[in-house]
Formats: sequence, C-alpha cells, structure tokens
Amino acid sequence: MEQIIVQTTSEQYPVYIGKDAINRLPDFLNSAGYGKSKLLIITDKKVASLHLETVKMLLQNEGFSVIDFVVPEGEFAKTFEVFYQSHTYALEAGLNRKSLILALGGGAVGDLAGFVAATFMRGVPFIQIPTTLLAHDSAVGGKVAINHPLGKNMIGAFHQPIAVFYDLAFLHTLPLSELRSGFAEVIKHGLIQDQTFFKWLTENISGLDELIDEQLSYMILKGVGIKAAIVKEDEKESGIRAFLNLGHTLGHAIESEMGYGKISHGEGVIIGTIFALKLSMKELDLRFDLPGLIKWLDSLGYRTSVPAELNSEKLIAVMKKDKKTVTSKIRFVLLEQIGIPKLVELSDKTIHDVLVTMYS
Ligand SMILES: NC(=O)c1ccc[n+]([C@@H]2O[C@H](COP(=O)([O-])OP(=O)(O)OC[C@H]3O[C@@H](n4cnc5c(N)ncnc54)[C@H](O)[C@@H]3O)[C@@H](O)[C@H]2O)c1
Ligand SMILES: O=C(O)C(=O)C[C@@H](O)[C@H](O)[C@H](O)COP(=O)(O)O
Ligand SMILES: [Zn+2]
Repeated sequence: MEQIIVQTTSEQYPVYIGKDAINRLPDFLNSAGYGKSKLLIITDKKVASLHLETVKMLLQNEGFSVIDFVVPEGEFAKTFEVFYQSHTYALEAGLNRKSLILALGGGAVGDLAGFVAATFMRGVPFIQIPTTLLAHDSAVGGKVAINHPLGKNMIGAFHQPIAVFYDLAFLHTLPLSELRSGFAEVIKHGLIQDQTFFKWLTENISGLDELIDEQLSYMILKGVGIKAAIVKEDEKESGIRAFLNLGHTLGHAIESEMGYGKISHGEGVIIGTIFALKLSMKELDLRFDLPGLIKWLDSLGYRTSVPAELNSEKLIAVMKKDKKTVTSKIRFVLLEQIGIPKLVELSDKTIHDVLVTMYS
C-alpha cells in the first residue's frame, strides 16, 4: 500500500493506492469523526453493478449508515438534470451538514459527486473512491464540475476531497476503451513534467490490454505524484496548474462538438495533445519525433486526427470559450521541451493553419 499526501493552501489529505486500499475506509471514517454520519455513495449504473455491494457491505458490516444514489454512466452524469436529482435525493434522504458523500466511480462520477458535495448546504465533505485509470487525475486536486452544452466543465468549483481510496482491484473490470482513455492522462503527466517517465511509457507500454498491476500501480503513483506537486503550488489555477490542461483546449472542443460521451475524454485529449505538439514545433521550436509518437498512439488504438465531421472554424469558436482564454486570443499549453510546458496565446490564423493539418 502506498500513500501520497496532497497538500494545498488550505487542505491536506491522503491518497491511498494499492490492492485492498478500500479496506482502510472504515478506520479512516471513524478516526475522522464520521462514525455516526449518514454516508451517501454516488455511483453510476455500471460501477454499481460491479462494485457497489463490496463498498456498501464493508461499511455496513462496520455499523455505518449508508445510502446510495445511482446515476447514468459517463458524461450523462455530468448534467444539470442529474446534479439537481442528486440534490433532491440527498435532501429527501435527510442528509445534513454532518453527512459525507462518497464518489464511487470514474472521473465523471467524481466530478458530479464532488460538485454535489461542494454545493449541498453550501458544502459537505466528500471522499473519492476511483475505479478507472483516468481517475488518477480526476480524483486528486479538487476540480469538480458538470458540463454545459456550450463547454466542458463550465459549471463547477474547487472542492478538495478529504481522502482518496484508490483500490487497484476495482480496475480489473475496466474495458480496454476505458484503459485507453485513462492512459491518455498518464501520457500527459509524462509530457508536461517528466521526460524519463514519458520515455519509460513509450518503451514499455506496447498494448493496453496487457497492462499488469505493477505497471498500473507505477503509472498511477507517478501521475498522482506529478499532479499533487502541481496542485500544491497552484491549487486554483492561477498559474502552473494550467499545464495539466495540455491537449485539453482542442480535446474539450472536440468532446462538446461531437456531443458529450461520443468520444472519450482521453481520446479527445490525445488528439489535442498531437495538435499542441505540432504547435509547439512550429511556435517554440520543439524538437520531437512526432511521427514516432503518432505511430505508437496508433498502435495503442487511439484516433490521432480530428474527426472529419467537425468543422475547423466551429472548433476554433468553441476553443475561444475555453477557461484558460482571457483575451481575444486562445491560450494553449505548449512544450518548449518534453517536461517543460509553457502557456502561449496564439492568433486564429496560426491555430487555423495547424488545425487543418489535423484532419486525415
Ligand atoms: N476533475 C478533474 O481534475 C478531471 C481530470 C480528468 C478528467 N476529468 C473528467 O473525468 C471524466 C472522464 O473520466 P472517466 O473516464 O474515469 O469517467 P467515467 O466516470 O465516465 O467512467 C468511464 C466509463 O467507465 C465505466 N467504469 C468506471 N469504472 C469501471 C470499472 N472499474 N469497471 C468497468 N467499468 C467502469 C463507467 O461506468 C463509464 O461508463 C470526464 O468527464 C473528464 O472531464 C476530470
Ligand atoms: O486538474 C486539472 O487542473 C486539470 O486540468 C486536469 C484535466 O485532466 C481535467 O480534464 C480537468 O477537468 C480539466 O479542467 P478544465 O478546467 O479545463 O475544465
Ligand atoms: Zn483531463
């Protein structure tokens, strides 16, 4: 069992990572003073069918009072409607300010449940119990949100969990497509902060269907470590936290233009990352074997070009609403070198000229 402490300006919390990490939950709750609290597990339909019973039984056997609210899978959970329904359920079930919310699932469940926790009676504590590879990123750092038709994660808050229990056994039921989505954020963490780790990934990961626990655990520890270090310096994205957005400017625009849930978050991020690397080579003289990277990504089953049905002008218009953008120019995370990111504002013409090369 590994433990990483996340320290922000105002909060400090543990991330337990490993097999059987979930077994630590009852003791944690008792020692943190939640022994008598009503616990609300928010999870999605798929995760409920696979893992809800395990978590509920663990808590009920130790005498906790636990209820659950099951939401639709994926981006369908990150809507106003489901957000509202979650609040209605919590109110009707008699949750109060001493209650605690547990997010059991991937990033979509974590983002929704965290935002419900951030807003229920002006804020109650919550715990992340990630069940996807992607959630090594989403469960740490306190960004919680739902989507708006005009943009990804547009309605949200910063609300740190009080703990994260990352039990690798939950990941054994993940389909290949979800491992692929999650691995995109692992690659991102290497690219923005750790050249050696990025090189290790390209040299050691040749198929996502054959990942073993040791590799998963190594990647999660690295990713959480990188994220925790960035969030420690800049909890609310006034500076370096924006580097965690590598590939997301175009990635989010692709997700919202295709319709949330039509392409996974990670697949959008990979296309956005290739775009950011092309821009970096043009604007910052980044020296990088992009054909080699694309070949590797292709072999892992990623889409590496912008879907043909998406209009480049419309994508640029959507990117203008990106949260990083504060002037008329869109702001991108680019790389001066692998491991050395930089925020750069670019003209529409520069963006357009490179974007049109992103169609196959
Ligand atoms: N808050 C953040 O910092 C942050 C960071 C990265 C991504 N995100 C958000 O996270 C979301 C994507 O995360 P995700 O892919 O983990 O989300 P997800 O919750 O949508 O999970 C993906 C799919 O996998 C299924 N699933 C989850 N765990 C499973 C398991 N153990 N076995 C089988 N199936 C399982 C879910 O039912 C769902 O269908 C996006 O909305 C993205 O915007 C947030
Ligand atoms: O934690 C962060 O900061 C990130 O940017 C992590 C991203 O992987 C994640 O997708 C995040 O939700 C994007 O945030 P947003 O502010 O661009 O919506
Ligand atoms: Zn992301």
